[in-house]
Amino acid sequence: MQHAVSVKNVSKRYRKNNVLRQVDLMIGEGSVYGLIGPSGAGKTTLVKMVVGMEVPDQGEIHVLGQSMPNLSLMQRIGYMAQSDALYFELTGRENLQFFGSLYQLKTQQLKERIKYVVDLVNLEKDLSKKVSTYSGGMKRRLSLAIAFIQNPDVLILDEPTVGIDPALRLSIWNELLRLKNEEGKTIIVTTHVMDEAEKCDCIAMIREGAIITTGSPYALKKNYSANNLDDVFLKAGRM
Ligand SMILES: Nc1ncnc2c1ncn2[C@@H]1O[C@H](COP(=O)(O)OP(=O)(O)OP(=O)(O)O)[C@@H](O)[C@H]1O
Repeated sequence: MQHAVSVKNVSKRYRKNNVLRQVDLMIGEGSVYGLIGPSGAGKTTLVKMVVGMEVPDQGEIHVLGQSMPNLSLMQRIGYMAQSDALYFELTGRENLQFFGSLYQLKTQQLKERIKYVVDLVNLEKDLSKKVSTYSGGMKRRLSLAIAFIQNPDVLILDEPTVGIDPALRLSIWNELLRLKNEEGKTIIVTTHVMDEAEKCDCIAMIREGAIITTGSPYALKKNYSANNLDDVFLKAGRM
């Protein structure tokens, strides 16, 4: 399997705070990779570096064979941040048109992509409303739609389903798995939700900026003689 993302010996400090310590990750093309860890563990900092929004103090990151940060990869990486970066005075549709226009999509293509992403996050009936009138969950759904707009090869989603109801959460996960299986997309997801972590091909558990263990959910539970991933986290953290 080719590696879509490689993180080698990456460290990051903010003042005296060692936020990431010698992180190594290899993420296979066409896989769903979960980053799991408590609040403040360093997950967002790590994904921002993979996207190219932050630069490591030490180490190297490659995405699709190219060193990051790299502007020319923008088209191929979709990113959903934890905090919504939306234009509140524009409607949902205008936001999608604006972000879509940043990529080299032809008019018809953009129209088709908007239809697809709106369907994915179930926002059709609210598209003409200003984002300032959206609920928190609706903003999350619009942010998720924007991450998909240019049909990227690598999707990086920072807690994508927070504030989204269980039925839609399930259908989003089904679509993520379809994108992986049928279109070979690589998907990196940060989550606190262990049943979402179970859907990943591989997960890395992060605590205080360090990876404490990695593997498939099945292998991790087996190796740590654990009933669930919470239990794996506790056991791996003790070693
Ligand atoms: N720009 C910054 N300046 C200073 N400290 C920062 C900055 N960004 C993050 N940090 C610190 O880095 C640490 C890791 O934060 P990060 O957001 O990466 O964690 P996280 O695992 O994503 O947490 P959560 O699950 O709550 O989002 C925290 O202690 C945070 O306060």
